[in-house]
Amino acid sequence: MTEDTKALKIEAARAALANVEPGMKLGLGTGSTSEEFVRLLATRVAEGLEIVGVPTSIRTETLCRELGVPLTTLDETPELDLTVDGADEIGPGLALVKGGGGALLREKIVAAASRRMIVIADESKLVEALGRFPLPIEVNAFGLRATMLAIEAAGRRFGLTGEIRLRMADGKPFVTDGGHHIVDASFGRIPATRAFADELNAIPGVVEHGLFIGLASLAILAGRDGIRTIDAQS
Ligand SMILES: O=C[C@H](O)[C@H](O)[C@H](O)COP(=O)(O)O
Repeated sequence: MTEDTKALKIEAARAALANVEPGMKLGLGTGSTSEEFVRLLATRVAEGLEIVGVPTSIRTETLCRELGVPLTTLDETPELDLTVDGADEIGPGLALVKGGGGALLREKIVAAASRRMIVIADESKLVEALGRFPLPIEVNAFGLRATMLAIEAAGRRFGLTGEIRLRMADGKPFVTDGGHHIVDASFGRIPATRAFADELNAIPGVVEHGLFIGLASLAILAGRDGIRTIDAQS
């Protein structure tokens, strides 16, 4: 990541912080952009802002503990006011691709439990159609090959082809916080996003996928010309 990109992520995170009010219950996303948000939030907490957060990954939880951001769990606090999270792609209607960092399952559960989700990113994440970024799909380890074949077949029914690859880390299959694996599907442009999301959900070995549809209400994008916001309704 260049210094410029990092600076843009910080600007997007700073703009999102303006939406945080005292007493809020927050969902805290995962990834390099969310990390900037957590860092800025921690500064406000140190100054006296009272909030409580639900982290979407062990990585975010660890950072929050290091920085002194008060945490709760979704079991203790099942209804949240606002989730702030990054994305790998932001498409029309604020449909997102997420999961590049492997946190998509907890991220989706937390976003769905929130009244609002604000997605923060540098402007390079904005796309005309989702699919340039390989779609992360979280799968159960049991029957992995059969699930990958079923994903491939689902893709074909939608005219989507391309490599479907098991994500690796240190020579072994990557393991999510939930104990599952991730398959990255390089389908390219995904036109019927909602229908394809339903198709993936119908595969038994698919735990969750990285298509986030109808969850984000606002995008805050930072670019060289400043901050741009996109409302899901617009
Ligand atoms: O699993 C990871 C998350 O979905 C991230 O929000 C996404 O990958 C974007 O991460 P970053 O802000 O590092 O680009």
